[in-house]
Amino acid sequence: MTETATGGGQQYPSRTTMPAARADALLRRLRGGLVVSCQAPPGDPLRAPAHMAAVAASVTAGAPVAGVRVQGVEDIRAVRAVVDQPVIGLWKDGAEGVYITPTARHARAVAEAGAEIVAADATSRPRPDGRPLRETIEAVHGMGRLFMADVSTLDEGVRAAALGADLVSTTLSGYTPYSRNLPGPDLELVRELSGRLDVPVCAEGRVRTPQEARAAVEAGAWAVVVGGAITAPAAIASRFAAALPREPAEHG
Ligand SMILES: CC(=O)N[C@H](C=O)[C@@H](O)[C@H](O)[C@H](O)COP(=O)(O)O
Repeated sequence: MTETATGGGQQYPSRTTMPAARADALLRRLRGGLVVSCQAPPGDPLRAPAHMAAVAASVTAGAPVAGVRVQGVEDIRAVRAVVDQPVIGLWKDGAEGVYITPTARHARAVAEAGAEIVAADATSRPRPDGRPLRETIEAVHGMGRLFMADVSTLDEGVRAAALGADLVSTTLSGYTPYSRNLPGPDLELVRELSGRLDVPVCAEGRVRTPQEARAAVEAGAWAVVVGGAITAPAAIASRFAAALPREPAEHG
């Protein structure tokens, strides 16, 4: 890619079969913007494709949102049908170890469902099928999509970019046993990654206020991904309830 979205015409080793002009336009659409992660945890009454599509449609209609991040093949299909913005898709399988789009098979299904960008765990932990991360990246690129590497440390981000990741996100900082475990976003990791890599770096994980989102961009983030602070009503209500002095009264 010449004159890339990352500026300076820097080269990076992406082998995506997405045409370069399209890849560049896609990344530019995200630049400086807010990506809203529309996900509901298992057991939550909002966990249904129609509900997530309504949440994604609501945030994109009512706010200048640059993109959405969506979990699960059915949710991706439902959201893709109602949203014009780029969709970053993933498939969470399990809840331990590598569970975000853990194999090339998961990645292909996410791409097929309509996500332009496929996000996957790019940590150095063993993957459930024992196959290398490179295989997942190649699968995504072979389907004409961009690959977002969810990492927890600087080294993992550097490795993912060298393998051809198109974006790197701080998603998993605090979620691996060896990464920093902060109450808020890992702005230091955003700073380190964006100082080191030629590909866009997204700030993701525990961004709870507009001020933190702004600080992430000032630390070098290309885009900021916010989930729970916008799309998890139970978590938002809990924060308010916890700040109030009394237990709720009994009904009746
Ligand atoms: C660790 C993990 O599985 N993160 C997931 C990745 O897709 C989502 O559960 C998060 O909601 C997302 O990263 C946004 O983060 P936050 O909800 O903190 O703004």
